[in-house]
Amino acid sequence: MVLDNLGGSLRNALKKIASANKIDKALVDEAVREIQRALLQADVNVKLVMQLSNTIKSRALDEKPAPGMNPREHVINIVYQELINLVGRGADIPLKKQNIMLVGLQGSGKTTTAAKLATFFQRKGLRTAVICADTFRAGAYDQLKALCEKQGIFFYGEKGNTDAPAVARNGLEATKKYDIRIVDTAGRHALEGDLIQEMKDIHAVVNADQKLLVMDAALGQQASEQAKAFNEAVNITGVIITKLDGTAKGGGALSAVAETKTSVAFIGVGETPADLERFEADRFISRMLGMGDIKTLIERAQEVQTEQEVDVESLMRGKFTLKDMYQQMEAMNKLGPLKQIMQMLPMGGLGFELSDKEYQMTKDRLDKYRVVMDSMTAAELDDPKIITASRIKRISQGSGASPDLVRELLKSHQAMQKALKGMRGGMGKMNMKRMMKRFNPGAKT
Ligand SMILES: Nc1nc2c(ncn2[C@@H]2O[C@H](COP(=O)(O)OP(=O)(O)OP(=O)(O)O)[C@@H](O)[C@H]2O)c(=O)[nH]1
Repeated sequence: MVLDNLGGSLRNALKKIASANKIDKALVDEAVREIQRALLQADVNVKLVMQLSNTIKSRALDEKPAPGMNPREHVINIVYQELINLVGRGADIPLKKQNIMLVGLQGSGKTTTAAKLATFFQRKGLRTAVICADTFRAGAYDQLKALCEKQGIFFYGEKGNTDAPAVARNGLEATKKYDIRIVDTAGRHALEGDLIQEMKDIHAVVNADQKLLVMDAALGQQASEQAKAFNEAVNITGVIITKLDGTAKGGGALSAVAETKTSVAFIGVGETPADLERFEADRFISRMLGMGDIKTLIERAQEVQTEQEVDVESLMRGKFTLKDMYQQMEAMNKLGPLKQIMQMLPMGGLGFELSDKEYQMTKDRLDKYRVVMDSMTAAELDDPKIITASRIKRISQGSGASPDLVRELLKSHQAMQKALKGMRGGMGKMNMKRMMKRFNPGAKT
């Protein structure tokens, strides 16, 4: 996963908020300190970390939670939003005819990225060509040519010609009929005057719509210096951060993006041509925090309609009838596989375990249960404990279901009742009503 270490530390800070008894200044301060430590360790620039901390603190204490959100969710949401602000919105690279110039230091992953980017556009149905204007590194021509040929992408280069702007000019002439023309340029081991001059010269020829800086995620504070220098030379329009699949910290490159007021366009997440992703801040942060796709959860939860009203009060008093169970199962069935739902909850679920059976609330299983329940009396539905062996036999004969299926239904009920009891006891100060509402937004509370 992207930025594993940073994600893990931030997750710990969020867990503290999620399980706190009370949200007050002391708790917010402590959580913010943990967030600061995590970000600094991942090489995020100190100034940005301080800005982010102050914003989280003041928003968490001053702003009122949105309707339906408890104070914990409110603070978690603020942290989530501010992390998105920190990494910024992704650069908007339209899918249209344009010239793209890649710049960056040697080893940043530029050549590989040129092929990845070309693959990306080609897969979107745009005719794509790559021009090798890296006349500095001896192997660049062969490397890029091989990568492009493997992907069926048109390649232009002039082996032996060291005049990079001239190669770029000839390349553009030869690739006129292509929609996307990607010009790969040479890097150097360090920022040098001649590299910057060469970028300016190539830029003057290419007049690229997109000037994308390729940066290694492992870069620390030097990232800012690099971004500034390239920005001054060619006015970069976006950044591609490579090698985010490794154990890299990533914070240096992300800070450089914020400081130069550009945005991340793509991220490299592996070595193959397909390992390039468009950067979307909210997806990136929720993935890093392991929050799953919260948006999807909320949308799907909203789809569960109000017709199945559950008497949450009685559930909380300890009564959990077979009808209640059926309604909960129906709600889960509409939401989708319960396991997936649990993973989408910000705190990684509610902290109780059910067997795989209870998780698999398939339509088929629900239908079978319905038939069994139709053969039960009102008293049995209300209090399944009274269902003895002889009643099981009667229900089985009445419904045409096997006695085993009747027993399975009763066992599921017991397991869920136990889980509910565990929730009531184990959730401590967590708001049970809200949690139930999460499972079934139509529930009466
Ligand atoms: N794991 C991983 N490796 C990558 C990624 N992008 C590039 N690499 C690897 O990084 C190394 C350097 O990449 P190159 O593309 O050769 O470097 P370069 O920046 O083009 O070097 P110059 O052409 O000299 O500027 C290669 O081994 C690539 O396979 C990535 O997103 N993830």
